[in-house]
Amino acid sequence: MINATEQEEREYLEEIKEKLTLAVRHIDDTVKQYSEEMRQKKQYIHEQKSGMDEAEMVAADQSINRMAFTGGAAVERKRKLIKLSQSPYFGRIDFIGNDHIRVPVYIGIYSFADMEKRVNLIYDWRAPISSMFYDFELGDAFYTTPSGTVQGEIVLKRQYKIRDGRMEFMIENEINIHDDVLQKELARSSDDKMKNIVATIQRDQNAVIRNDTSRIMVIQGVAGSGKTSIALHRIAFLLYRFRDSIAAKDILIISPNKVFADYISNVLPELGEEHIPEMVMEELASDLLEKKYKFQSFFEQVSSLLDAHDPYFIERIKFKSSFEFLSKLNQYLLHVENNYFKSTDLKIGQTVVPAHFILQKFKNYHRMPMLKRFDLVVKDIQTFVREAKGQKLTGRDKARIWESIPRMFRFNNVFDLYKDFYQWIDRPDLFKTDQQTGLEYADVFPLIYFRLRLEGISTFDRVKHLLIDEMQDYTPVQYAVLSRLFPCKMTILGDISQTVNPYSASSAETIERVFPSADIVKLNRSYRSTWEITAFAQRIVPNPDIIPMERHGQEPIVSRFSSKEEELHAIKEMITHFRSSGNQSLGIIFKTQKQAEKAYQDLKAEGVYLLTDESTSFKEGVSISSAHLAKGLEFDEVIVPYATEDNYKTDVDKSMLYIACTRTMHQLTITYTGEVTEFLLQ
Ligand SMILES: Nc1ncnc2c1ncn2[C@@H]1O[C@H](COP(=O)(O)OP(=O)(O)OP(=O)(O)O)[C@@H](O)[C@H]1O
Repeated sequence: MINATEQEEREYLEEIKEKLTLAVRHIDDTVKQYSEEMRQKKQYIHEQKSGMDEAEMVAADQSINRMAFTGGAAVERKRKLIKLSQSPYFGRIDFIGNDHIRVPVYIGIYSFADMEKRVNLIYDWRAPISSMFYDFELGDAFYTTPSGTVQGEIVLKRQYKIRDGRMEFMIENEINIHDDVLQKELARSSDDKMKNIVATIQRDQNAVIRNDTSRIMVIQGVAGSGKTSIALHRIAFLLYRFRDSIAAKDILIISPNKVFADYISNVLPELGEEHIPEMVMEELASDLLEKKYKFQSFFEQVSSLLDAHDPYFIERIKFKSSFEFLSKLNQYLLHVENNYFKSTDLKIGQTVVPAHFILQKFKNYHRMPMLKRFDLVVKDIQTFVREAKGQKLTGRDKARIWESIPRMFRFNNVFDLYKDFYQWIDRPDLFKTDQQTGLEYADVFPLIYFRLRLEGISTFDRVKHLLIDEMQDYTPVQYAVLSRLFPCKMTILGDISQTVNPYSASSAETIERVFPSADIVKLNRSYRSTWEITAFAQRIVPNPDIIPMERHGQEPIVSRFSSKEEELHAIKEMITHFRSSGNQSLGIIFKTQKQAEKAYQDLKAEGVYLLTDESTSFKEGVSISSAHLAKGLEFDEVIVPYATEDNYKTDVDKSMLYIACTRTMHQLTITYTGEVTEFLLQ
């Protein structure tokens, strides 16, 4: 079977579809048979119940469970086969290996085999042999399997676009992953959910996806470089590669907000994997503080920064985002260890427990969190007293010891110690709480860090891989907490240019200081936006490393209006125009949430949605959002209103403008009334 011509390929596609249909039918028959057997078994049990002993009941239950499980797996397999019938494969390489036999390798989202002939008809894109599709052109090639490297030659390479079972096109590939196909993919309009990119994964991206050795992988990639897509494909790859030891439920994604989580939620199921548990950072924080403290969210922190330029607030955030702060916290904990447990002689009846004995016991448990040592010290003292007296302790003696030991420690809760830390560094002004909002966001993770060190928090051992997106938004203390809580492999990704809070941003290098063994990968090719849009965004935050896609489109438009009313009116017209344009999504992105909310009232119309920090889903159509919430999302078109010098003037404002402009794939319009921001004048 060589399938040389396009005609032969089309016939072959029909053949494969037929085989898939038969396989689906076969599964249907099996499932039917299982359910019939299960029905009979259940009936039998029902009838015989009274005569069965416990062991027989358990065995019968187990056999039903097994049948249900196998039945469930069959249904899942059927779902995959039906999906495969829509688009069985997207690539092919013909490979001649050591045995000199030419093997056509068709590559698709899942594998499919002819069970009778025992041949693989479609290879999963994650199979070792499939890696050559991404890594090599025609000529010498190799792939690595767990048992070694296979050398050979690729003599043919093709790409297909098969949709709804029909071949839309086929391309003979001389060069690596033909740019035409990538261009076509990138030129299409966006969806409400992120899509898989298996057919056009690029070589450098493939290296990141298939890396199965890094314990900590940090991906620093420019806007639109595919970081999030790649991280999700990497998860799918790891689930395949380590299918015996990792399941979807063993992975945790920490995402910046629910809308983002919803936006990316489709990629893994599309790749045939189950839904992966995800969590927003604030949810994790709230759990770790056992819901005892009210605190400001990261979103609220950023909103406050945008609303008012309070230099003291900024100073607090900056300090708490520094490495110096983390090392000061550690120094303080050492100081507490050495100075805050003041033992005194303890008299129990006639027995005196010497102060130095108590202190020694406290120090002996240095591996335990300090506030957890008292119970152990108490037990040691009880033994000491019992042995000294030569008789059992009375209830009163016991109670006295239980009371006395914790009192020898200066504080008995983490919060008081955290407050005391600021006294110790002689900067009590750096700790502020608000009656209404509670703790400042910048204090949340330091407090959790104290809990971890002083009380101990059990680690998330069930998580085998942690994925952290938007890494630039987390501070060294946050990473110190995460590294202690998650002793597992991690993929950490983000872009320092897209920070929503420049006072607390972490670069790949910052993260490397917390995880010295991390492997850092940089992705500089930007896929999302047209060349014109990427060039425009570069004027706001220049990055000489960025490589824009050679995909051209309309120049971004910057429009000046004489009043806000006129500006809003023009935006309304743009919405009308969008509706007849064939594009799927339009983002109207404001600097602040307040501006977004106000404009939503003014622009309100059918199919116009407002994203808030409570939103849980991302929909097609017109979305009004703040830049902070739009981070990570993408739209066919973006409008950035109010781009005036007053509105965009600080460093935070600049980050917001950059984020807003880099959300669009095809078209960007900036509007303003009065003077344009200087960030657009460079
Ligand atoms: N190899 C590829 N083939 C097709 N599309 C790609 C490829 N790589 C990236 N893309 C597309 O580029 C866009 C940006 O990808 P993604 O959102 O993963 O990037 P990102 O680096 O996380 O972006 P940002 O940091 O700006 O939010 C998506 O539409 C994605 O499908």
